[in-house]
Amino acid sequence: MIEVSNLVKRYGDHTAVDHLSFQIEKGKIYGFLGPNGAGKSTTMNMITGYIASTEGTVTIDGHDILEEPEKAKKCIGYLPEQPPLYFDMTVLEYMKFAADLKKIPKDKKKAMIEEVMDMVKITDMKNRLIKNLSKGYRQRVGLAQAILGYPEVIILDEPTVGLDPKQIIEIRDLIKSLKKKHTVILSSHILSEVSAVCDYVLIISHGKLVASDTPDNLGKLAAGSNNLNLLVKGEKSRIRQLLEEISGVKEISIEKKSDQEGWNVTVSTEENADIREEVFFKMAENHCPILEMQSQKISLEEIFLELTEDNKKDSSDTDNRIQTAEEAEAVIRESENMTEEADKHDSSL
Ligand SMILES: Nc1ncnc2c1ncn2[C@@H]1O[C@H](COP(=O)(O)OP(=O)(O)OP(=O)(O)O)[C@@H](O)[C@H]1O
Repeated sequence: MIEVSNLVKRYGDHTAVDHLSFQIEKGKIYGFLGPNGAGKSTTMNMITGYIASTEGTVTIDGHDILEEPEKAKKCIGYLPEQPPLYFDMTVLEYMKFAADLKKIPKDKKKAMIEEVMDMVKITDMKNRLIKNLSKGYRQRVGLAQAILGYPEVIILDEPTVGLDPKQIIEIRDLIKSLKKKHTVILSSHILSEVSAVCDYVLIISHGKLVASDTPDNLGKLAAGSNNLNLLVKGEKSRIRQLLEEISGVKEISIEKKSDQEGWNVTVSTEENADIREEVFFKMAENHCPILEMQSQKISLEEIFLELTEDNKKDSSDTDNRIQTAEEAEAVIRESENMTEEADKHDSSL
C-alpha cells in the first residue's frame, strides 16, 4: 500500500529524518511513536507530499508522491498536527469547501458530507462558526476533512494532543472504527496511546527507525533479557549450581533478606527463554523448595524509553509535553472535571 524507501530530510546540517524505510499494509492501524523532535511530523509531511524529501522515495499504491502527486494524494486523507481550519467558516461551509478541494462529485457531495459529519459526531455543530468550537470539536472537524472522500489511507499527526479525557476516548474509538475500511497511520509521543489503538508500532528516534513490531511483540522484546524472581529454600551454593545448569540462564543473583525464610534469587535469561518449568522440577528434585516464583516482563514503556533515551537527552526540542503513560494519566485525571465544563460551554453557545 505505502512503501517508504531510504527517506531522508535534511535542514541545513541537521538531519531530521535519516534513511527511513518501511512498508504499510492495508487494513491496519500503524503507530508512529517517538519523543518530541524525533522526526514524526517531518516523515508524515513527506509521505503526504506536503514537503519534498532530500533523498529517498515514497510510493502510495504504486504512485510516487513526487512524480505522480495527484494520483498518490487521492489515496490519502491527512490531519496535520495543526488542523487546516478556516475559523470564519461554519462547520458545514468548511466541509463543502473541503469536498470541493477533493473534487468530490456534486451528486455525492451532500450525502457524503452528512455521513462523515455523523461519523465524527459534529452534525449538531454544523451551523456553528469553527472559531466558536472547543478544541475537541475542532479536532473532529479536522478529522472529518481527512475522512471525506473515503481515501484508502488516513494519516493523523498527534490526533489527540490537547484533548480532554472524554474526547481522547471518543477520538480513539473513532480511529479504531476507521480500520474496517481504511488503513490508518497515526503519530504520537505517548506510548499508551499507540499500544491502545495500533496493530503495529514503528519507534523512531533521531529520525531513525529503531524498532518496529506489534505492541505485543515489542512488549516481549527484552532489552537483552527477562528476569525470573524466586524465593527458594536450601543451600545457597547448591541453588546457584542448579540454576547454572539450565540453558538460557545469563546471570544469577542470590541474596538473603533478614526477615524471611529462603533466598531471594533473580535469574536473568536470554530473550524468549522460558525456564520456569525446568527451574521448578530441578529445585523440587534436589529438595530446594520454591516458595515464590514470578517472571518479570520488560514493559513496552521500558523498551521505548531505552530505545529513545539518547533522543530525550539530546533533543533541543524537549518541552513540557507528556512523555509517559503515567504523566498522561495524571493529566487526564486532573482535567477530568474540565470535560463537563467544556461540554456545557459548547451546548450553551
Ligand atoms: N522547517 C524546519 N527547519 C529546520 N528544522 C526543522 C524544520 N522542521 C522540523 N525541523 C527539525 O527536525 C526535527 C524533527 O522535527 P519533527 O517536527 O518532525 O519531530 P516530531 O517527532 O514530529 O516532534 P513533535 O512531536 O515535537 O512534533 C526537529 O529537530 C526539528 O527541530
